[in-house]
Amino acid sequence: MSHGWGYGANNGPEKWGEDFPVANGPRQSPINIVPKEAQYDSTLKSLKLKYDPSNANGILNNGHSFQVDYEDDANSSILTGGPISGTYRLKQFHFHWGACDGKGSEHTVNGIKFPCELHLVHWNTKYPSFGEAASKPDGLAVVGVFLKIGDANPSLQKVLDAFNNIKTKGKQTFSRCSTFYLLPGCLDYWTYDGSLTTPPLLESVTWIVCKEPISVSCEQMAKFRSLLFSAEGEPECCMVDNYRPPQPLKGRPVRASFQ
Ligand SMILES: NS(=O)(=O)c1c(F)c(F)c(S(=O)(=O)CCO)c(N[C@H](c2ccccc2)[C@@H](O)c2ccccc2)c1F
Ligand SMILES: [Zn+2]
Repeated sequence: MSHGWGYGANNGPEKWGEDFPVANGPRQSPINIVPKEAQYDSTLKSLKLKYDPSNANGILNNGHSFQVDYEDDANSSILTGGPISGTYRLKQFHFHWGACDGKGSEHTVNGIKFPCELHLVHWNTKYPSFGEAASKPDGLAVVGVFLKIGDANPSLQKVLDAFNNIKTKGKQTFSRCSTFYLLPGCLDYWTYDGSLTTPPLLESVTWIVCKEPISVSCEQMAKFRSLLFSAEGEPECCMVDNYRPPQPLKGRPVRASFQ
């Protein structure tokens, strides 16, 4: 797959194993979450998320999704508590979404797909850098939040307002969006050991998937779908369906922080 991975018919998730054999590994993500089969674990702590909008670096269309990068040279935006020990720093957040409201999320719940899923990527500060942490089994922690069609989400709108400047691959713009308000009110979660859901598919992620979705309006979802996978001057290719389907659980436990 010399032309780089993507989400198309000839470079999509079914082909990633050719360049990234770990795609068929023992702890791949995403997964289908079956709440009835999750084990309530009373020793799981509540999630502690501290996000400082001042260290948001801007929004980038990276040709797969759009990501908001954070300054991670200090403990200003961090994740503690939950299933992890120590302090994990927010590195970036991004989304996955579908061509229509019936699909788009990576994790599913009882086989149900949400129209969109937010991922907040954090790295374990016991390692010297993100790059170091990304290859360790306890190196990364990604908080996943489902988006459900409902009222327009004002916090999300701040990010979407920047989209006209990042329509094509490689475009970047500045935006101070506060991540904190993108979180649901209730931080009950499921957690399991998994991987990145895009190449390099590293099996270094403690997944923390929030049970409660946040809202997104149909008009806001249309804005997500106005982005392009393609660069300026290339034939236009809408950025939609940038999600990997659920992968085999292979015996992994899925724990719940709630009963
Ligand atoms: N669902 S997921 O959380 O697994 C995921 C994605 F699905 C995803 F699309 C991205 S992405 O950066 O938007 C494009 C692919 O790199 C990243 N980005 C990663 C990343 C890059 C820079 C800084 C933080 C996170 C990913 O590109 C990565 C992680 C580890 C090592 C190399 C690359 C990611 F982590
Ligand atoms: Zn993701």
